[in-house]
Amino acid sequence: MTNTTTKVAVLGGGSFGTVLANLVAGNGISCALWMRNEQRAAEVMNSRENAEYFPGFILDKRLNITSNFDEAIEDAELIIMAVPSSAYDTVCSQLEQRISRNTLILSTAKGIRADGFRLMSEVIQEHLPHNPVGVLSGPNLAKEIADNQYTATLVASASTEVVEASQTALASPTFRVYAGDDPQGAELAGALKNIYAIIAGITGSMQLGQNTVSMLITRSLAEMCRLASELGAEPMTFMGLAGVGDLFVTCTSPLSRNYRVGQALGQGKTLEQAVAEIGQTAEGVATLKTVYDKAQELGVRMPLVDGLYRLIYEHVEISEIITSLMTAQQATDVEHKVKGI
Ligand SMILES: NC(=O)C1=CN([C@@H]2O[C@H](COP(=O)(O)OP(=O)(O)OC[C@H]3O[C@@H](n4cnc5c(N)ncnc54)[C@H](OP(=O)(O)O)[C@@H]3O)[C@@H](O)[C@H]2O)C=CC1
Ligand SMILES: O=C(CO)COP(=O)(O)O
Repeated sequence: MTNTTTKVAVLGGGSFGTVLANLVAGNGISCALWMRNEQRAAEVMNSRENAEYFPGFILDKRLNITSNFDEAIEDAELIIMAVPSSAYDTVCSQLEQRISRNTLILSTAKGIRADGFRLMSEVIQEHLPHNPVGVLSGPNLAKEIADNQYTATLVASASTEVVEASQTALASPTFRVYAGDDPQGAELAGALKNIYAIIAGITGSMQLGQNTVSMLITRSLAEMCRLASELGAEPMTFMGLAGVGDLFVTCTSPLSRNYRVGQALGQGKTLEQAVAEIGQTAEGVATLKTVYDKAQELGVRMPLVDGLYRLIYEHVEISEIITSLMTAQQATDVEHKVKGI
């Protein structure tokens, strides 16, 4: 698929799937948005509005919304995965035997499967080993994309075809798609930043100063790079849209669901209450435990991850965690530095 794209399927009709599918349809490319719930798909198709996720956002009239999986993926040259990471195995297994080896797949979920620390592109390849796969990641609050705020994203893939097809399908005068060649870094960055967005939400609810916010964001970046480079990703990826770009937006905007989970925790709510209150996907909650375990296994120093883990799972007081973070023995050498930053 190049400049003559004929059909795209977007799987998952939540916040992100809805805005991405609308971008594709807005480019005059045939696009089907698959939603699992038959009644809701019919309602959205008829009303041209996904009232549960985006009340008031009128969808392009050319967008086809369906709960029929086979109809959605039929003849699609590019399939955009927009379900949460917890649903990837289920949805990818539905694609097995149904699509050709040439069908391009673009992954947009920002999570990591705990079993085997599997990135979403790895889950896709387990089910569809022959299909070219790419990863979309960047500072992409769905609501702002829907509002046509100027936005940029990164599509990283070993396949030029996937990058080109994604650019053709998604790029618009308000949505710019950059190309990247480190899908592992882009994917890790997108998943890891959700943990720090939760921490930022907690600090947001405590009305701490801008020095604190800045310290948090930059030290988060250092932690993310440390783990990612240990896992083989390219640290410089973290200097771009998928890294510092996405970290910044999710650590500063209440439009981020992960940030809002943090705000609720900071107001004294339990994790269960916080998650229930948001009612949408907040990947950082599951990613925290997965990353904590991985860091322990690899011996990677991640004090902010440790702090959030102690707060949520060991019920340590936040004041105690802050004190221990601020007074921890300081390194006098540069062993914790990551080459490139
Ligand atoms: N929203 C955003 O701003 C951005 C989100 N992302 C990432 O995109 C991914 C999806 O998030 P988002 O759209 O925001 O999440 P939402 O919670 O808004 O929506 C999730 C969607 O996935 C559907 N879904 C859940 N489980 C399944 C399943 N087993 N089979 C089929 N459909 C399923 C839900 O269906 P139902 O409505 O029936 O429950 C819903 O339509 C996440 O990994 C997120 O990190 C990335 C960038 C930006
Ligand atoms: O990833 C996002 C923006 O880039 C969306 O963040 P949340 O999943 O926290 O809403």
